[in-house]
Amino acid sequence: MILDEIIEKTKQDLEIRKKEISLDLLGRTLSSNPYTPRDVKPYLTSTKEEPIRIIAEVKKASPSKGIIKEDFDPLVIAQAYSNSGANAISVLTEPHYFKGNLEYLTQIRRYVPTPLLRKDFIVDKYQIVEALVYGADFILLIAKALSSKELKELYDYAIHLGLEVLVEIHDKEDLTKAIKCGATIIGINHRNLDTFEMDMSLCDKLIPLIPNGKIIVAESGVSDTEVIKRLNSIGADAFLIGEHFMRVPSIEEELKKFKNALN
Ligand SMILES: O=C(O)c1ccccc1NCC(=O)[C@H](O)[C@H](O)COP(=O)(O)O
Repeated sequence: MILDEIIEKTKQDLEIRKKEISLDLLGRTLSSNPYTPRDVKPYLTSTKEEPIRIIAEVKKASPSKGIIKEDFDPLVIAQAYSNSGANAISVLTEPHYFKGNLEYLTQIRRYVPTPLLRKDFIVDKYQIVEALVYGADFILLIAKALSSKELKELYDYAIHLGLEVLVEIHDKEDLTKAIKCGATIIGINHRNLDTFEMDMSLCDKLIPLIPNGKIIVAESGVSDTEVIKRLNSIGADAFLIGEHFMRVPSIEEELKKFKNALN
């Protein structure tokens, strides 16, 4: 089970980082933290004027595909996203399976004005403080990776620190957990995190069950305007897209095309 494997490795890494800097010490650095998290909800909410919202992902590798982008420069990619109208940027920080790095967040935050998501396998408050220290505006919590109690605790902690949370779901059970914890931004991930199989009809099944007023993000496997149009018409506000942008000849052209899918 790849999800269990990633979580296990994440926990091992965390023990090492906590020995270097304790949660208390890390928390104390927050008083001099230069980054104030921005409210991402207006960026991700579909409106009449700007119906399609894009969270564009900085993604070098993945467990399902291995290395996706050889000539990978996170800052250059983030600048291209920002210049072409991305509403938020997802920065993968998991180092082993996605070849991500927490430092990418700071690097990008310094030069790029677009709000940033720390995309990782968050199982501990320590990672939430890290997200803040390194410059994220919101974090991902994966319902499938957490018990209801853990999800609620981590969700409340992030909100308490001023970070928004994208709660990722894969089925009805996850949705129940997301609603219970009070999630306002719900991501439906088409990719099964264990088998890597894509179910592009997952939004059709889950969106009707989501209470009104939530921001809905369609995640993974999105690579054409027809899918974007269809999912937007059934209620998706935003689209989290990684691999496709990493493989196209021009990020700028492709992102603008997606943003204008309804024109
Ligand atoms: O991308 C993977 O292979 C993967 C495998 C196991 C757990 C998570 C995985 N991806 C994380 C993501 O959710 C995606 O990076 C994100 O939704 C963008 O997806 P895509 O546009 O398909 O790159």
